[in-house]
Amino acid sequence: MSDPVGWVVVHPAATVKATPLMLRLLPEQEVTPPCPAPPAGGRRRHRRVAGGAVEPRQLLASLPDAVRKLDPRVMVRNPVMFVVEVGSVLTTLSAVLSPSVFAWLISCWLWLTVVFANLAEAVAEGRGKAQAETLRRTRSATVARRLRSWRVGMGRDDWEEQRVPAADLRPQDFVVVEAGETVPGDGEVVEGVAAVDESAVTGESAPVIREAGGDRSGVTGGTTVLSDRIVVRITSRPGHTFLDRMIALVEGTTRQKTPNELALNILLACLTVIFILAVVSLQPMAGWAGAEQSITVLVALLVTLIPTTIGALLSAIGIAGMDRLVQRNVIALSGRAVEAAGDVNTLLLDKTGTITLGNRRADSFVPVKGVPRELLADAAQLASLSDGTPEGRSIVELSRRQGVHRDEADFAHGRFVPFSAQTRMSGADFAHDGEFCRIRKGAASAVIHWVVRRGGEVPADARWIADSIAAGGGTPLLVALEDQGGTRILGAVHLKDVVKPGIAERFAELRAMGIRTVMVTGDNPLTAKAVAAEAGVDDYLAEATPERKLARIREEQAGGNLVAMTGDGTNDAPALAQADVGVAMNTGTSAAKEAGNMVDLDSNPTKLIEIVEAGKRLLITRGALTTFSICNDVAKYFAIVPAMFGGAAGYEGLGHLNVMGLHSPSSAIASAIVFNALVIVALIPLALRGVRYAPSSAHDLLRRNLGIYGLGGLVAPFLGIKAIDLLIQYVPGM
Ligand SMILES: Nc1ncnc2c1ncn2[C@@H]1O[C@H](COP(=O)(O)OP(=O)(O)OP(=O)(O)O)[C@@H](O)[C@H]1O
Ligand SMILES: [K+]
Ligand SMILES: [Mg+2]
Repeated sequence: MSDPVGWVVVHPAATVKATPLMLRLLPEQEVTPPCPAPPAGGRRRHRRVAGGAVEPRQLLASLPDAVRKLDPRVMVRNPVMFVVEVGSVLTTLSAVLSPSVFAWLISCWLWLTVVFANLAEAVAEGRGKAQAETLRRTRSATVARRLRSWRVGMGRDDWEEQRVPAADLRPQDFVVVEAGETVPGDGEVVEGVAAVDESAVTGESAPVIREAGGDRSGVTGGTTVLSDRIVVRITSRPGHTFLDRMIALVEGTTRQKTPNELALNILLACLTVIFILAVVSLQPMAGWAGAEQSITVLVALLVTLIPTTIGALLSAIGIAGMDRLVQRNVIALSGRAVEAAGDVNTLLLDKTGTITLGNRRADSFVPVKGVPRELLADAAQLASLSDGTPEGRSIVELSRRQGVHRDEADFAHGRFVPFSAQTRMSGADFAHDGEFCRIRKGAASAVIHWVVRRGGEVPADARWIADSIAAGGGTPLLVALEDQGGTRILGAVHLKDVVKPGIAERFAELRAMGIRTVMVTGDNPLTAKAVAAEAGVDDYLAEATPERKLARIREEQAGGNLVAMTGDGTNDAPALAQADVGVAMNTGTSAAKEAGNMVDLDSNPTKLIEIVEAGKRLLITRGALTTFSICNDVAKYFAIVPAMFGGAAGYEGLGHLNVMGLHSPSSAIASAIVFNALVIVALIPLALRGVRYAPSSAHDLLRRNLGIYGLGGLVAPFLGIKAIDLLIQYVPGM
């Protein structure tokens, strides 16, 4: 056995095995960046029709669904429209009992009002249905190759393979997937590396690399393996896969009202109750004046006064908000997160895999003075033989290229020390001539601490080497050896990663939106500083363990900030769960994807720009249409009450207020009801498309909205009702 440096152990009975796959070299593998340069306008998905315009065909197609929603058990969830439905029943009964053109006209239009409201929701939901269909087909029966009693590092012949339907897979099952096969469920690659076509889920046709050990280990059921062979540990329960959740989401079946929406609903319900009381108490007064009103007139008056416009459109606005994100390839798992996104002012991002491509690879070995490069390469390789992380594999690869060849036979009676984000080190302990040897590699501060604690010394140039690698934006891993000769640092491995292209410009855009960006990384402060400068973030936090990432978010939140976090690693999961908006990269680990409340299928860290815009658009649209609705109803009161009571004895004064010169009391009331119904249909496109958001101060936005939607809401009824009245007066009996 070749032993260039004289300390290596050769023992036959290996307790730590490196599998052929783990050791397999990945010679200069072309890795498709998970995030190509994010183009300014965002990409269009082939799978999606661009949102926005509502075609009349869509309205017609959703009509049956709208009628189905008339079921009172469904309607009762929307108090305002439920009152209208009850009113429709009352006026219909009254029209049956004492028929008149007026009574039938009113009851028909009241029913139409309810149907139009349902139509808004049905159209919003209908847009997701086609997409859900495509996803369902993707999910269709796949046969899984399940491995029985399998462990990482087993030889290929040591397990039994069974073919089972994908639907039978349970968490913790292991399955093997080879080139050309469909991944049967969501999970984590535990062995191997493969190119995966995720277009079925993401709509993006460029293949992506999925590999064991690192932060790119997550795979999604329904995607296709294009090359090689991977072993996947299943993480999802049957019926709860990512595809299942996506289907439920685009269909709107799991959508829950957000707290904001609930609050608005309560406000609308209160307004409705107030108007019911007002209208009911009107009757005795009217009776006293000898102008007793029919049930039809009272119901009609009530419906024009209660906030039907926003009541009808509220749910469609919420669905459309989620849908807008789906169109941008973001799967929002909670509506609350979408709303929170509209107010986010701090964005935390992790570095590796989010700001950088995450394909951190060993570039060179830099030994300290007096240590031969081969010794460093040899030690680094031995410490990495069983290190399944991309960093570990790339070290094995680099040292092989430099002529160091160890295999499992060289590594006996040993214990592999896996990498963890807490220790920021990995390595191996093994026996050598009856004596113990340890090798560690890892973050400079962690390795130096380890060496000092074990009584070793740190050569002066070790720190210097680490710092100069870090200052250039690289990640230094110091390698230390402990044997008979003591504990000492041999040198450093220079890991290189690349900042995703185009990211600095996008961060500048975030700054313009008033959002501060903070990079949080497990890496050392010098590397963090260099990468932070290159990426153009406002602030950074280095040497962050999962706990410190979490603590940083809590601090920001305690300071009154609404925080978004984007990350991909298992070490990001706690922070993703704590953030108000937690966006997991689709390339990331399943822990990250479980923890966040959004998944970005494009794994583009600057997607937050679009997420924030979508959130703001949702909030602004809801605000604008609420303003419009309430102003509208107030105006209707002044438009029709004079016309209604102008004829009553003693109320002639009111007749003078009939400034609009409406034809007759009944045509005034009918016109108001028709107008009230048509406004809903007219606003469906706006509710779905959303009110455009242009970056500006909250004050400007408010003024603009009050100007357009408040004033518009006040004026529209006068024009609309007058126009309708001009037509309706020709209806006989008006
Ligand atoms: N396989 C490994 N063996 C030993 N040390 C490693 C290994 N991988 C990473 N390290 C060291 O541990 C540090 C922390 O890693 P961690 O994954 O927590 O953060 P990171 O990936 O550098 O940054 P981020 O949190 O932005 O993803 C790294 O900066 C590196 O110095
Ligand atoms: K109304
Ligand atoms: Mg990481």
